[in-house]
Amino acid sequence: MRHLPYFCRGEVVKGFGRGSKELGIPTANFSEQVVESFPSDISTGIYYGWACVGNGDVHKMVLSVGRNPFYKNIKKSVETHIIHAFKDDFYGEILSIVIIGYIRPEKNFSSLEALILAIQEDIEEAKRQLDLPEHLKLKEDNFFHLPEGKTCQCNDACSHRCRG
Ligand SMILES: Cc1cc2nc3c(=O)[nH]c(=O)nc-3n(C[C@H](O)[C@H](O)[C@H](O)COP(=O)(O)O)c2cc1C
Ligand SMILES: Nc1ncnc2c1ncn2[C@@H]1O[C@H](COP(=O)(O)OP(=O)(O)O)[C@@H](O)[C@H]1O
Ligand SMILES: [Mg+2]
Repeated sequence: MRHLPYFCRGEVVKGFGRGSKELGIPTANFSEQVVESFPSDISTGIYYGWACVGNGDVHKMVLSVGRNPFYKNIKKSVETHIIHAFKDDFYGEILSIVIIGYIRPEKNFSSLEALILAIQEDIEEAKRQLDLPEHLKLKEDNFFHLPEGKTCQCNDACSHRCRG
């Protein structure tokens, strides 16, 4: 697997609308462009890291990469659940994330309740991991602090790989 951390940003688009309605756990889905440019050596599965909407605050997050075997999606998705209560939706905004660590592979479940429980456990694991000093320091990374109007401050040798 690619050496983590992996920095990534892109537009938030509509998914199937199941996250909030069926699971009570909204996920901000990345555009197809971001999903297609995602490195193949970041395997499908569940990850934790930090996330920021636009120029907002940086919050803990959990990330799902894959085809959601419980729902048998045809297309791969990359979805971020930000561990924070937002007042409004933020479709169309730029989401910036850093993926830090792997939690588990994607699984099928015998019930919706079992899937929800597994995601809640992922959230607890992410919260614990992200409190560790070596993970906390990535919250302060320059990647999350962009000058007004800019979407990336990196140069061509971008260590964040913003240019793919
Ligand atoms: C932390 C986390 C773990 C997840 N684990 C699984 C999983 O093991 N199996 C699965 O089918 N879907 C998993 N999902 C994906 C959900 O099924 C998906 O987010 C949900 O269907 C919402 O999709 P939508 O954005 O298209 O509405 C996970 C999502 C998150 C945020
Ligand atoms: N804490 C949060 N984490 C992720 N998305 C959130 C959060 N709070 C609100 N949202 C909004 O909810 C949307 C995701 O809800 P979801 O039901 O998964 O819909 P979709 O299937 O369109 O992705 C996000 O695109 C975002 O606008
Ligand atoms: Mg979603």
